[in-house]
Amino acid sequence: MSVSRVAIIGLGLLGGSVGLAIRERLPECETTGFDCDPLVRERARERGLVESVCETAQDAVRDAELVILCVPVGAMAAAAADLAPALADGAIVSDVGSSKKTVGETLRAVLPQAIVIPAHPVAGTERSGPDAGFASLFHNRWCILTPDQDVPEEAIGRLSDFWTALGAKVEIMDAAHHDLVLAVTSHIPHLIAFTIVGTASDLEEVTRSEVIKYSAGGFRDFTRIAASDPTMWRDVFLSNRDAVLETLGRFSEDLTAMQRAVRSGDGETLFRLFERTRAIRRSIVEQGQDDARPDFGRADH
Ligand SMILES: NC(=O)c1ccc[n+]([C@@H]2O[C@H](COP(=O)([O-])OP(=O)(O)OC[C@H]3O[C@@H](n4cnc5c(N)ncnc54)[C@H](O)[C@@H]3O)[C@@H](O)[C@H]2O)c1
Ligand SMILES: O=C(O)C(=O)C[C@]1(C(=O)O)C=C[C@@H](O)C=C1
Repeated sequence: MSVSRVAIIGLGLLGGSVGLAIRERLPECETTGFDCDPLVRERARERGLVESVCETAQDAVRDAELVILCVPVGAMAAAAADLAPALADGAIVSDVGSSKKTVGETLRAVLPQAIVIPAHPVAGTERSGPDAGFASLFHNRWCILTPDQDVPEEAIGRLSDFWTALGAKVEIMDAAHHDLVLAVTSHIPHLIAFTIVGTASDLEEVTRSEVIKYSAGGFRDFTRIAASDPTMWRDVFLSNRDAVLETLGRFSEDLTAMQRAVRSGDGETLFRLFERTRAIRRSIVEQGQDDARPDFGRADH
């Protein structure tokens, strides 16, 4: 077995899903957990997200071989400082944060003695909290590890085996590259969804039209993404600022080109883009990368 004692800090969507996935796929592995919110701890006990929900982070990590921080990116420093005094020698400290460069720097600064291997399971939903987790969340999803050069291969192998056992496909990547790729595939799409839903809501007030009431199809898909957790996403944009701004610059240029095409009646430019994007969607579906989440993981079920 890759690891036999895992501590999960933060028992919301990601932490709960890790706990439930361990119970289902690594039943011999012992799990402890902690969340700073007492109501979350209570609900985590009721749902059995981990075997033992502790009253302090230090109690949760004392005997753990692997500690996984499942808190918002902006809370990583505080969560790591909280558990630091009780961390066992040789323990691997990892996380599930959506940005990797600043999280890695933070964890290495707060826990200089630990073996830090930042990780990002690219799997989630718009829901959050201790009721949102489910065991199959990571099945057939990528989990990207961004270890520094000096991290022992053996530790990387153990973490990699752990995520593979939970059903994920593991990839190792440079942290800065991860942040650029995820800015394009996850962070900017969320920013666009937050923005268009806000714009539609503002227009509704201005025009007294019924934009939201009659929303269906495309707009409804945007509202799902725009319902994602405000704390989590505020922290993602603050922590991945450079990559987000770089990608946003390129996106703004492309949007301006589309604006020009619409204004000038340039149907060919519009058609060419839509043809290309349809092909991209089809290839994603063919590769089995489309939405494989069970219905109970969705807010609109
Ligand atoms: N939601 C997604 O789709 C998704 C996907 C992949 C990765 N992530 C990343 O996973 C992490 C957790 O996201 P989530 O969706 O599970 O959020 P969540 O809100 O469901 O859970 C986070 C939990 O962390 C707890 N917490 C906050 N600060 C803490 C601290 N200092 N000590 C202990 N507990 C603390 C909160 O009380 C909360 O219960 C984030 O870093 C996010 O970027 C999220
Ligand atoms: O599917 C969703 O609802 C998600 O937002 C999941 C999603 C994504 O953008 O793909 C969101 C943030 C993550 O860090 C990883 C996955």
